[in-house]
Amino acid sequence: MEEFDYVVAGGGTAGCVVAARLSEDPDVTVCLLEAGPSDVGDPNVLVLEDWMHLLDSGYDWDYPVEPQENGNSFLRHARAKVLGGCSSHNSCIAFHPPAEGLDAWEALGCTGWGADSVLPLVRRLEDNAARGPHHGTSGPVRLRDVPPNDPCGVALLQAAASAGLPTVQFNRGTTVRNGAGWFQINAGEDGSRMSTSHAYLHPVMDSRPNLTVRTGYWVEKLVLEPGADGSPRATGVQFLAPDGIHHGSVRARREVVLSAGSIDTPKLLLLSGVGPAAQLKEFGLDVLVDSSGVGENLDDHVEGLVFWDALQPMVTRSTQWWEIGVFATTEHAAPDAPLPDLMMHYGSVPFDMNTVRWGYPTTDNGFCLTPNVTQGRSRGTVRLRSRDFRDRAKVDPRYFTDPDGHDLAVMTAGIRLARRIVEQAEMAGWAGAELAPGKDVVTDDEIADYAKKTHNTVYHPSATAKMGPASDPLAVCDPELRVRGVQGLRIADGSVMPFLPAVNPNILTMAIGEKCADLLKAAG
Ligand SMILES: Cc1cc2nc3c(=O)[nH]c(=O)nc-3n(C[C@H](O)[C@H](O)[C@H](O)COP(=O)(O)OP(=O)(O)OC[C@H]3O[C@@H](n4cnc5c(N)ncnc54)[C@H](O)[C@@H]3O)c2cc1C
Repeated sequence: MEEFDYVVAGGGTAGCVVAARLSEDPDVTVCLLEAGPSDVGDPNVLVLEDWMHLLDSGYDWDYPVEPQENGNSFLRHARAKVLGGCSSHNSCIAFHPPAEGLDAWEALGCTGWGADSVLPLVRRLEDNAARGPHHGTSGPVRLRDVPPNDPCGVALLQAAASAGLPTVQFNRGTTVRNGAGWFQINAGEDGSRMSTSHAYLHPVMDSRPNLTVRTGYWVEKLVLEPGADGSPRATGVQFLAPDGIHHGSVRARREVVLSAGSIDTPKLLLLSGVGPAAQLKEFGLDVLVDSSGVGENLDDHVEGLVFWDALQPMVTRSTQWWEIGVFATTEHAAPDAPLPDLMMHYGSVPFDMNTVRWGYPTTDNGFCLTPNVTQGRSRGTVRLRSRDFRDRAKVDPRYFTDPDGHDLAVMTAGIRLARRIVEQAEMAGWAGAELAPGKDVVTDDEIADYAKKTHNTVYHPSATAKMGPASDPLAVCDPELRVRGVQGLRIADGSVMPFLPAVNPNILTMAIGEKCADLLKAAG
């Protein structure tokens, strides 16, 4: 059987970072296994402007959600199936994680994950066109400000300012609680996405004999064997080969890193016998580690929509069509809350995939604001559908189920705020009819009903194998990303977050990859 020092299962956002960083040492061998295809030279993936074509395409695992008690049961979670993972099919909105959120992680017992530890990793990974003490300029991932080329977007920012949300620049060292601005994106000046595969792996894949990147390899389970003290040790992974017929394994001399993302990482743990004992037994799986947090605590940014017909022609080219962000702190947040509780994206495109089925009108020439709840309190689950690795996991985000109704209240405030911005005089030349929810939806109850049936996700599922202190029974990993109860196994992806940052999490997920590589190098 082939043997490497490290085996990385899942060549996604964090997995590519881990593999690239570990293989910087020519004496260390690394094998990265990714179920999807390579993105090398593939314009479908690399041309950022076309990213929306990737939703529901062959590059997407495309997970349905379980029927939602209070939410949109038609929603589907896009998850990339391609080298680079979701960094290869997302919209490349690039946020430094807010310092206050990282410090809250540390306060929960995630030692080494405070702002002082993580923000230097962000500076290490970026080559930011903005200059200043908060920016790195020699990392692999290019970040730059979106140019203000969309006249409707320019008007929208003026309108937001009139509505009390001043124009700001993001990633400048302070957390924006109330303000709006053009995003930073992780993309080259030529419009190519700076996914982790493109930024970290492509430059070294052909020149490092110690780095083996295998695409089309679908990991079925971890290989866990009794270690020296009898407790399980991860010694490799078992996979289905690209021919879809043959099965094989690779061995890890030192450690296995699980980087399959927040849906497939808990699924692979469960299939390998690590998870809540009752669930494993239900599927006839041996219980190697009774770990009650595997697949629990699913956190996401739930997203609503206000959609207008445009009175003038909208732009026909864009960096990625969602170029502006608005942050606000609503009446539902504590007066001294360090983080905004509401964020919205401005899209210069029609976005009707959750409204048409309910009969709302649509247009080819429109724009939208999509409020999301940045610190949602509802928590969902990822569970096995069967013991067959080919069956999709059951993803149940349980949107809008928090007992105090916080998430729905913030969403309702967000829809009202979106309307208030677009009512300002600066948008008079752009805003035609409100297509969804429309002028007849007025009361809190009417807005909430609309939001529950038509909401989307910002596609940020996270925290399903969270790290935390030993005192937390749901903490699957310790703060060094080691899976409790299993030797030689770490997790590096969005599943380890204790909760989501109040911003889009892709850059933070890259930093998780950087941190995992540091921890592995230090462990030797
Ligand atoms: C449509 C979309 C738009 C988004 N836009 C943004 C944005 O603009 N900005 C932002 O900050 N965030 C954005 N996000 C979120 C962000 O991209 C993700 O949170 C982040 O990339 C997740 O990284 P990860 O390493 O946890 O998992 P992933 O990047 O999903 O990596 C997991 C990898 O593991 C592979 N894999 C899974 N199972 C197996 C298996 N059994 N065997 C082998 N390989 C396997 C997958 O194919 C994938 O490549 C977006 C997400 C989506 C889906």
